[in-house]
Amino acid sequence: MTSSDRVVLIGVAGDSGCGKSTFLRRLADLFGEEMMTVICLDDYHSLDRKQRKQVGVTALNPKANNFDLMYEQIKALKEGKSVEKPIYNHETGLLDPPETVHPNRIVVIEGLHPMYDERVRGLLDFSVYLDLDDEVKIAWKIQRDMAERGHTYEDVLAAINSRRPDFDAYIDPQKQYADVVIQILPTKLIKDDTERKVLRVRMIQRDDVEEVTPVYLFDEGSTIDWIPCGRKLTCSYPGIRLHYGPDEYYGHSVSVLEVDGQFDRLEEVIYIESHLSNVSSKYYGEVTELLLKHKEYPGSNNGTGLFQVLVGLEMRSAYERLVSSGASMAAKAATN
Ligand SMILES: Nc1ncnc2c1ncn2[C@@H]1O[C@H](COP(=O)(O)OP(=O)(O)OP(=O)(O)O)[C@@H](O)[C@H]1O
Ligand SMILES: O=C(CO)[C@H](O)[C@H](O)COP(=O)(O)O
Repeated sequence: MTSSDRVVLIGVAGDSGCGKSTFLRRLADLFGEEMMTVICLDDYHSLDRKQRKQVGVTALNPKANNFDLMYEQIKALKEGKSVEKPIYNHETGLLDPPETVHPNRIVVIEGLHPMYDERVRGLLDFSVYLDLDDEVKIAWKIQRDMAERGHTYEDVLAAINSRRPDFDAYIDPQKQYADVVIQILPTKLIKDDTERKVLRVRMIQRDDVEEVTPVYLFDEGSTIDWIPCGRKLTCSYPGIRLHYGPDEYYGHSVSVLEVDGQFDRLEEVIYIESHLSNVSSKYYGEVTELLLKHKEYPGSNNGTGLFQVLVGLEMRSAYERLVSSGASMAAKAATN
């Protein structure tokens, strides 16, 4: 990249275990690994694990994080300068020696606090908040931490409960600033579902920001309920239900698209795609193709995968717009 290239800054926020890594893998597919540098904001923990225990704060608490350094370094990267970024080591719970990070065309800051600090928030070109309902969070965390990390059910529950006050105070409020929120909830299609395998996922899209052109179903601004199951979409129990409509979210006008249920055959998502408008794809079928490319990613067969792809495409189009407006401004300046 040259010094005149525009660095586009993307924020991906959410609690640990809410699907940020999966979303980032989808973004890397769209932008290409070499175009994108991901910064995990855990690296700005100012207190290590032992110090947090001594002081009695969680990693979610602003007191355990260095927002001045975060702002300075993210600003520098956006200005095209390299930085010496600290590293938080999750294995040891200590801070490792810093590493040099060079600017890139797209810099993604992901973690607990991309939108917490007003100064950092002001640098973002596009932001998404992954909002995982508590019951689903517990189900996912239990599945991962018990299977992969040798934790017990009680460990997982205790960890979630000990984080809750700081989560509510410092992490959750950031969703009011996001351009798009992906909300992941228990299904309404099964009465008293305890498995949490079937999900109701909502994509809450700001109507009042330039970066977002909200995706809609059938008719922009109307309220629509759609059960697409039948001849063109195979649905086994409990089926699929889509909803679209205008709403208010933290005082902003938003457009909400919702998918409850899961797809039996991913290739049939093309039927849903053909009824969506304002999708920032380059060609008809790109959404379904992107889902099919990574069937193995968690959530590919439900609204989480579909909305991650739609938000990724929106980010790609925002990136292209920002870069081309930067290039035309530079060309104008050169001719003046
Ligand atoms: N859409 C999904 N559907 C079902 N399970 C999911 C989905 N997304 C993520 N998971 C589960 O949650 C776990 C955590 O996902 P992921 O690693 O993407 O989250 P994360 O926010 O990056 O977590 P961390 O910050 O702890 O690394 C996955 O291992 C998977 O078990
Ligand atoms: O919420 C988290 C972000 O991923 C971690 O819990 C936080 O970074 C602290 O890490 P560790 O538990 O490894 O000390």
